[in-house]
Amino acid sequence: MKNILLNGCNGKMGQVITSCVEQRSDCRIAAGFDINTTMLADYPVFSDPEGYTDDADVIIDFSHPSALSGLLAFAKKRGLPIVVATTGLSPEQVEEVKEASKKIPVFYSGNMSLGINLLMELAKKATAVLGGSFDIEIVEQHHNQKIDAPSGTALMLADCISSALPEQPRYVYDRHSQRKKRDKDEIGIHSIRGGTIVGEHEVIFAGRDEVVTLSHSAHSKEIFATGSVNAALFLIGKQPGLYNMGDLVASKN
Ligand SMILES: NC(=O)C1=CN([C@@H]2O[C@H](COP(=O)(O)OP(=O)(O)OC[C@H]3O[C@@H](n4cnc5c(N)ncnc54)[C@H](OP(=O)(O)O)[C@@H]3O)[C@@H](O)[C@H]2O)C=CC1
Ligand SMILES: O=C(O)C1=N[C@H](C(=O)O)C[C@H](O)C1
Repeated sequence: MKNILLNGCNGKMGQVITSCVEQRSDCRIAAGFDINTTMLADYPVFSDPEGYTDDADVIIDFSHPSALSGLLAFAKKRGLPIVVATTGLSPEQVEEVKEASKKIPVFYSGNMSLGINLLMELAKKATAVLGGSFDIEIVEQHHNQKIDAPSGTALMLADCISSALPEQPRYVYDRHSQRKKRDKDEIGIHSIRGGTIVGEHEVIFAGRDEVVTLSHSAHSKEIFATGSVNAALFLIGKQPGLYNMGDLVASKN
């Protein structure tokens, strides 16, 4: 039975992870932390993660970028592996994540679903074939409570497409104030926010007289919860390093 510390436990994802873990026998939420509260299953109440003294095995974080530095410092101090699923990190914060992974195992992914991992592979393949002549645009849709735009997944997709292009493209976000034609070296990235949309991602390859669209639809938040718990269990006992969904999928084959 593995003990998970959950940061962001009162949030939408925190609650879905808690229900998901309740149905498993291989792990439990030993303690949940949020900006204002500490929730503990069988443990005595502490006022903050620094006060936590028991034998945690791994941390899962679905919270807010403002939590990152403190959380990484805590994980490093305790030598605990950590799954960072929070999106909207600044480039400097992404560097912090990479730095931390030199000391502890860190699983970092803007999308914990299996399907998006496949979509990234397919987008890379399509880019290798079409990238030279087709225009590439990414469209993402999420619920009206999401605070970051574009989504972490859209940025991951853009980075993965870039890695398959001969020249580094320029990311262009929406185009509301643009007064010129599209440049060849652009990847357009567009965000839609509304209602309870869980997460939709489309990669559009538009060529002369033909369009190829690759897409993924998330129908529930459970796919991210399950992915993050599997990632957490995968991370326990690993060497320090930066891990992602590709590593998790490869470990099952
Ligand atoms: N990688 C992936 O697969 C996925 C990533 N995400 C990402 O996870 C994050 C959380 O999403 P979601 O659950 O929908 O968001 P919510 O806003 O519902 O939940 C965030 C939670 O984090 C808490 N929080 C805010 N600041 C801190 C802090 N400094 N320390 C600890 N807790 C804090 C909030 O508390 P309070 O309410 O009191 O402010 C809230 O309970 C987002 O960045 C989202 O994009 C979401 C889904 C999938
Ligand atoms: O905030 C969300 O809800 C989600 N965020 C992640 C992102 O930014 O890509 C993943 C998922 O699409 C849901």
